[in-house]
Amino acid sequence: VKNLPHISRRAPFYSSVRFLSRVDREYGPLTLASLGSKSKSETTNKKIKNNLEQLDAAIESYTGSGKTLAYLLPILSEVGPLKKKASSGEESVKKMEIEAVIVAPSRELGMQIVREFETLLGPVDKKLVQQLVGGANRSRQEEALKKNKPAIIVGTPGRIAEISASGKLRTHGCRYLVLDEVDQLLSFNFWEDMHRILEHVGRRSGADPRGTKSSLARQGERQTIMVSATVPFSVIRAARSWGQDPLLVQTKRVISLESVLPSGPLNMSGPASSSSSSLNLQSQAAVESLPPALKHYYCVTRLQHKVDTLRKCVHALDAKSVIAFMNHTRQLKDAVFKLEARGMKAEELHGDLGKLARSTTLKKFKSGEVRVMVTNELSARGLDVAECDLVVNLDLPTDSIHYAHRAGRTGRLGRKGNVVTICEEPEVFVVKKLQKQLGVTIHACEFTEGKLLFKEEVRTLDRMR
Ligand SMILES: Nc1ncnc2c1ncn2[C@@H]1O[C@H](COP(=O)(O)OP(=O)(O)OP(=O)(O)O)[C@@H](O)[C@H]1O
Repeated sequence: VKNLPHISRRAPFYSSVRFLSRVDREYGPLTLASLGSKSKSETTNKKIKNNLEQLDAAIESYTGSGKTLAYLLPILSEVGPLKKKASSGEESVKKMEIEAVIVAPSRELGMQIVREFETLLGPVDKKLVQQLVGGANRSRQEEALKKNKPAIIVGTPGRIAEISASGKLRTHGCRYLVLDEVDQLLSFNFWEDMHRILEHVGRRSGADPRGTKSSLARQGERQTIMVSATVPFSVIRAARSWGQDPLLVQTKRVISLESVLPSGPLNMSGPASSSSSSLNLQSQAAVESLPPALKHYYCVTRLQHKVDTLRKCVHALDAKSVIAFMNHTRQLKDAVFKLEARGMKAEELHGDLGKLARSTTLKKFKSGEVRVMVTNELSARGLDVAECDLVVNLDLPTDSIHYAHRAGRTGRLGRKGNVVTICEEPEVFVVKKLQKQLGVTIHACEFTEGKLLFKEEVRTLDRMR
């Protein structure tokens, strides 16, 4: 970290990742007890002390708190040029081709992670990382794999599984498997590809029941790290089945999954179920998933006035960089057209666009050339645009988890941010429900005379007139 000046020790999630990281060895290993866990079982503490670097973990911390670096730094400290000489003599073991596989649900997120790696590695070592994202030329990716022999690959489930199935990706000796936005990766769409990845990347650490492992055997093991701002029960269940004594690592505490969850039957034969109990636990997963500095509002309007309300909202809050979410692709174009017609620079971003259009829009948005990016769920996960100061829900998100990920595109890394949900009168009860599930206050507001006014203020104004 001393050699990485742009990395701050004060970032919200930094403190709790120390235990996973050899980079921070100087602090010494942390234990469950020192992290304030309720579970202080002697055995678990001992295990944690002894196996810091080998533990499987689900990392859950609110959006924009720095979860990417939380897994990226420890991995680089083991496989990249930051690697410290191991004192155990295991250096002599043959270097494996691919040592870390990072899976992300969208091409945009995959590329963003690659860029973070490249920034840390610098121009000389950046070939240590290769992206295997969908939408890009597959044979070129395969050639690069052969030529560059990367130590780390970052990709989307479909492309990784595809190249793996063709025999051109050898990951059996892989030591780290990271599932970023794990709850989304467990969704039905990705299940087949994820199944292949989980089967073919390294060997899961739970595979050796005897617990006595030679250094060679240990090399063949895989540490599975699952990451999301929302870790619902489906993930907890999966984590328990994939890993050995997996931990749930949160900003302020570390919990052994085994000790805090009821042991139910494991269902690894299919995708995450959506039974009613899972749904309840899903809404629990949304609590504490949002950065505390975010401000939340909702504004009631008619369907045909939504885009105009969005425009008023952008002006009232003097927002410079806005992400507006809608649920249906075909309506995005219309919203963009209306905003542009009123002189507000806007563009659409969704999966139906070609890869070039997608990256051009994103580039323009990041550079500030586009003020409002109208998009769908594609941009809700992981997208990191520091300047984004306003998120607007032009359509209601499907549930509190979706709300959390959308809202989390603003207010990143301790910055200020506003989230405004523009809805129709009959939808207000959904907003109230979201408010309860998320544990935040969503204030009723209106945009009057270029200002955001709380509903009560509007009433007072009306009475005075
Ligand atoms: N310790 C740090 N010092 C400086 N910058 C940091 C630090 N940790 C994270 N960042 C920066 O903060 C931003 C947010 O981090 P990141 O994208 O990892 O958040 P996240 O927790 O994964 O969010 P999400 O849940 O939305 O994916 C990134 O631009 C990242 O580079």
